[in-house]
Amino acid sequence: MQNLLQQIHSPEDLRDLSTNDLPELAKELRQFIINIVATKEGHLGASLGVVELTIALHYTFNTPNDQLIWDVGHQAYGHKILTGRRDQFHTNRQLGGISGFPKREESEYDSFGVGHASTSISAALGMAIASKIKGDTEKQHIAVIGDASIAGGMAFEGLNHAGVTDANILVILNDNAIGIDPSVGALKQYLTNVKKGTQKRNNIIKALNFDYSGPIDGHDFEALLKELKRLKNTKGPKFLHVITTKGKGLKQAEADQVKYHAPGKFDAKTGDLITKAKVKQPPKYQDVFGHTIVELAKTNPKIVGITPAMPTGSSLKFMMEAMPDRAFDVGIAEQHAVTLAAGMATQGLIPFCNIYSTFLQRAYDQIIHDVALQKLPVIFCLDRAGLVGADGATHHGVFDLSYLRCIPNLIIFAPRNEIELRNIMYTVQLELDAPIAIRYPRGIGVTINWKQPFESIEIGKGSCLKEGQKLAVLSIGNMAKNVTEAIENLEVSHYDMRFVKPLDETLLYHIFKSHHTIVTVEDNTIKGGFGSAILEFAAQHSYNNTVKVLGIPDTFIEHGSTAELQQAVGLDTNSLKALFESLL
Ligand SMILES: Cc1ncc(C[n+]2csc(CCOP(=O)(O)OP(=O)(O)O)c2C)c(N)n1
Ligand SMILES: CC(=O)[C@@H](O)[C@H](O)COP(=O)(O)O
Ligand SMILES: [Mg+2]
Repeated sequence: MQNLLQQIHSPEDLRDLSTNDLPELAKELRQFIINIVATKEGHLGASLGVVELTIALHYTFNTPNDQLIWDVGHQAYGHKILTGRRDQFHTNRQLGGISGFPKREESEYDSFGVGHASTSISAALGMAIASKIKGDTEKQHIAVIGDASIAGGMAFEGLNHAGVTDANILVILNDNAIGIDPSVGALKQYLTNVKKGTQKRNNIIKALNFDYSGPIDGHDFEALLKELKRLKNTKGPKFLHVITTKGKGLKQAEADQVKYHAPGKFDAKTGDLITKAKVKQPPKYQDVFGHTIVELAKTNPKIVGITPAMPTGSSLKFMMEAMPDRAFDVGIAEQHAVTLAAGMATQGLIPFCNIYSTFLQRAYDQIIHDVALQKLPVIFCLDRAGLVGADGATHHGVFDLSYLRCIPNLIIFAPRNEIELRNIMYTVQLELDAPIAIRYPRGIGVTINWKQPFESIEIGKGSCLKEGQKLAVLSIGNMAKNVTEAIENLEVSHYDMRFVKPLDETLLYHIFKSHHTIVTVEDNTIKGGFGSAILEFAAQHSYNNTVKVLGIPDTFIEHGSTAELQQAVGLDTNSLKALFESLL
């Protein structure tokens, strides 16, 4: 029976509880999270790990006046439930429901919108400096950041700045020794030594002028409340090191922390994963990348693989297992990943730098200044391009074609299926004199028998999938699937342009001469993307065919299943079919 949790409508109710009630509340909150995530899916382990910390923070601090910022925000389910969203929590990450991440417009308790890592310290410091300027000396600003996220460059930049201010900022390091995959790097080793007590004297956080305390047990209310109370009454930059267990309270989630980061559906009672019936399905694009790079690297010793903290998500883990000396997880460090690849390329290595489309946004200048300007043949594999579904606005990879297309020297390719992904990977490791971005979507593709013998792809060459009349549909990447289905019974031409840059101009001359109307289809923002490239081509060559550009509208797309979101923006098969019919 859930009793205490039902009484909490806001942190004010929580603050009315006696400290003796808090362990029972933690138990109920944990079970509530488990029950809902078991059926609705989402991030599990991180929120389970900070249940006590979440309660202790809202209990001690005067939220929402005191500003609480969760780094990444995938651990904030408890925070959402305690701050008035308990009854909406079953809609978490669903279309029209609450977001899986803190979001300012959703609640006054969500002080800062998040989803990408390593932002919390800078944001909290900004708020703390603002409070100071406004003369509010009592207000507290708290950043809760994980051990993997604190290794991100911006977190260091924030610490470096905070240490020379007298701003009221409290950084809480939630150290569970794991990100999505095990944390990496020298900082991780340092934190392990701190926990073992072998690094007492050379504390790097103290050296940066923080009031450092810890490490303390993040599941022990007594220790948490005592220390948070002290810190609440301490001015200036403070740093509390808290040790927690990711997945705490669910046996399987503690035992397999990687799988239970976001486990999909599971049995809330036993914790066992609910596995789908084994029907043969096409592979996930990420696995095609992961297996193909291993296959290629076996014969090409120059190939190296790089991932910033996503070995499982990108499937680079296969290469890390098979060739640990040639595959690198560099932690949450997208900027470093890109320039590391650039450095390797200068020395004749062939770096495959695999980054989710949305996270590559973090390394924009590195792509321009360190890679493209020097025309270094780095192979960017952009996973999770297009609409990604339930992670929503922070994670959709819908800007890459636009932000990459304007960069000189960069080739941009989008495979329409797994075989094309394999073949382009094969092609570019044979010979490449410029950087290339290969963007592909989240999830499964379309080809069951994907492991076909390699074939080279001619750079800049599109292909005709169907010849029709009057109307030509030009798709890029996996949008070919919906288009193919939509035109099944229509006399419409379909071209898979494959390359957004360079465009296949020979093919375009033919298309513009032989069709009256051209429709472009992409799962990228309409502004500046593939369709814009076709419009530029038309203008440059004074074609006055009707050109209609379909893609993501100029607004942030929220969460929902990918199918629902495609429908919402008119990119699903039925919407496309209706549109094509109206143009015939
Ligand atoms: C810039 C960026 N890169 C990568 C990710 C993907 N990502 C989400 S959570 C996570 C691991 C976070 O680990 P940690 O900070 O230790 O928090 P924990 O999950 O352990 O609570 C990663 C790599 C991201 N959200 N943002
Ligand atoms: C919070 C975060 O950024 C990741 O956990 C992300 O949700 C992973 O996305 P995939 O599920 O597509 O790997
Ligand atoms: Mg962690």
